[in-house]
Amino acid sequence: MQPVDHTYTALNGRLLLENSLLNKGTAFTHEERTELDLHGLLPPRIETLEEQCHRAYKSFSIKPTPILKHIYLRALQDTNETLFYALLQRHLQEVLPIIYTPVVGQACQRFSDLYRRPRGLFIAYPDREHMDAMLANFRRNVEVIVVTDGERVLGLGDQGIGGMGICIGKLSLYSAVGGVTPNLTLPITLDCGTNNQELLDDPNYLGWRHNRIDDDAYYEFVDMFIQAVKRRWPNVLLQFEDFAIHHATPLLEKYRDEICSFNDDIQGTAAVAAGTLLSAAQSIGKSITDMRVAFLGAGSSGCGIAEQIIRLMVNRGLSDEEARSRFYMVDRHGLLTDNMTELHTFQQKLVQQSASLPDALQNQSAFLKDVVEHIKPDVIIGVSGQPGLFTQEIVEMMARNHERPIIFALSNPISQVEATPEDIIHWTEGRAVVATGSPFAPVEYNGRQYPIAQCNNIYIFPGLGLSVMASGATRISDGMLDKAVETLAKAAPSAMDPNGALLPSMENIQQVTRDIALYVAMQSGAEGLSPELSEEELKNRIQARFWEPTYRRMARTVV
Ligand SMILES: NC(=O)c1ccc[n+]([C@@H]2O[C@H](COP(=O)([O-])OP(=O)(O)OC[C@H]3O[C@@H](n4cnc5c(N)ncnc54)[C@H](O)[C@@H]3O)[C@@H](O)[C@H]2O)c1
Ligand SMILES: O=C(O)C[C@H](O)C(=O)O
Ligand SMILES: [Mn+2]
Repeated sequence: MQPVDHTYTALNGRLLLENSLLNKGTAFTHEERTELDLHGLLPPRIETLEEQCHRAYKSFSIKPTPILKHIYLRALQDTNETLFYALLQRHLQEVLPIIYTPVVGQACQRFSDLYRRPRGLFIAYPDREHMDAMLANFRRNVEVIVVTDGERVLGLGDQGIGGMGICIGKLSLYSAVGGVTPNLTLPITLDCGTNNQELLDDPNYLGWRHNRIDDDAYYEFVDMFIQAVKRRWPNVLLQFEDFAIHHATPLLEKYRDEICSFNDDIQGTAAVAAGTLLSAAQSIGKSITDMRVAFLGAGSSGCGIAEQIIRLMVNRGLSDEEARSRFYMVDRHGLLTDNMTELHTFQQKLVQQSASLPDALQNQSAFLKDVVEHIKPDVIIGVSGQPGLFTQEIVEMMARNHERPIIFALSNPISQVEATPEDIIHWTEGRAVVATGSPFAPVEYNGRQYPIAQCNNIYIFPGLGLSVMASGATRISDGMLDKAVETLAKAAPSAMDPNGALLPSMENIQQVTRDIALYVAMQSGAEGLSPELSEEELKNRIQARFWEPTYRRMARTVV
């Protein structure tokens, strides 16, 4: 009988050291080195994981710039995943902005220059006839896929195959925060070409050098991909990431009832933003059903967030119509009204009836400043991807209208934020309730420190993943997302203390993720989307499924 707490491998020698999922580097013991033909291939000193972490942390710390730190961590991930995740766990707060937002943005922009080793799958349009074979080239078991076509990467526009950086970053968090075993994750880039001329002109660009394909070809290509995924991994959880406005919602609607899938920018963002708003409402002592909400940017995220908050308002007693009347969506051409003809279908549900608007907002395009002046929204949410649009004038007006204005500047990365927290706090004399999408240091104002909540979908997607792993859910329903919202708001320090933070600290994010996984799984059970299991049973499953970066004794497979 083989001991069950061992990892068995048919690999030995150099091939074993080159497998990042199995490699332990200097932590291979003397016995393992003998059994697996490793003697001489490693320095003689045998280290513990803890010692390796210390050494790796030191190398990380002396890298002079964030992008060099990112490159170091990605190389570590490609060499020894256990060590990479052990390091992340020990220094999460410090390392998160390096492997994820904001630094991952630069990594996407420079993807081809930085490319070293293969990871995930690149599925290029010209290879579409070989879809099944390409998927078969990857590992047999996959439980979570993050897929992008790279057309709208953060607020940085079309990055072609550079979008792969985001998929890798998100999946690292599925493992570090959501306990999803790294060898069950798969980042995928659908290379549909790029319209980014700089990339097309760049001799180093590693993607398909071609303009983006037209919509007929595009939808056919994506469908070939989805059908192939269903054939190979019918129970996988598929996350759509950073698709552009014209494709994100149509793809979500087409596939959410066909495969267990969700769109992170629409639904993940909606859940975290709605949870943060509930938390802000707790802080200022006002019900969300009494609030008016204005958006800057009526795209995938903006409309997704609005629909989620509307559902919350309806769950709390407003009619759908009443709830919708409280939303003011301002896009590039102004406030969305029923007079506008060229709107996306998902925007049409969020228009204001122009006849019921104040005179000042009629017969002209109204912009955010006009909406803030004449509607006096309690909340402004920026998801435009454009920097600086929450001007001093607008923010000061918010502060005149409300004792505690709620201002969420959610565009990523830092270069695209609508206003910095520093400015918002100063312009509102410290009264604004602030959240941003990217991480910002606490702001000091009048001798007080103001911590800034990072309202980022990282609070949601790892929990959805863990939930599906533990429950076996077959779909991600609105009800499941509502549970994620409520669970997040309950976990916020502001639920206990009005002066508490709007979101749990990143140090507690693993626990929040487990809670979200639990309540989402109970909801999927109640909706018949997974077996109905007791709370106890689900907790046990979450515990059992939660992958921890530790080394197990490695031995050779006995054939
Ligand atoms: N914090 C988070 O977790 C999170 C999640 C998702 C997206 N985001 C950020 O939100 C931004 C938008 O993402 P998206 O998926 O909604 O993109 P999108 O392209 O679907 O939507 C952006 C919208 O902003 C509009 N816009 C552009 N310039 C404008 C202007 N000057 N005034 C008003 N509207 C303008 C566009 O017309 C578009 O409708 C990105 O920067 C992204 O990084 C943050
Ligand atoms: O990637 C992030 O940090 C959040 C979000 O998915 C985005 O597109 O900005
Ligand atoms: Mn995204």
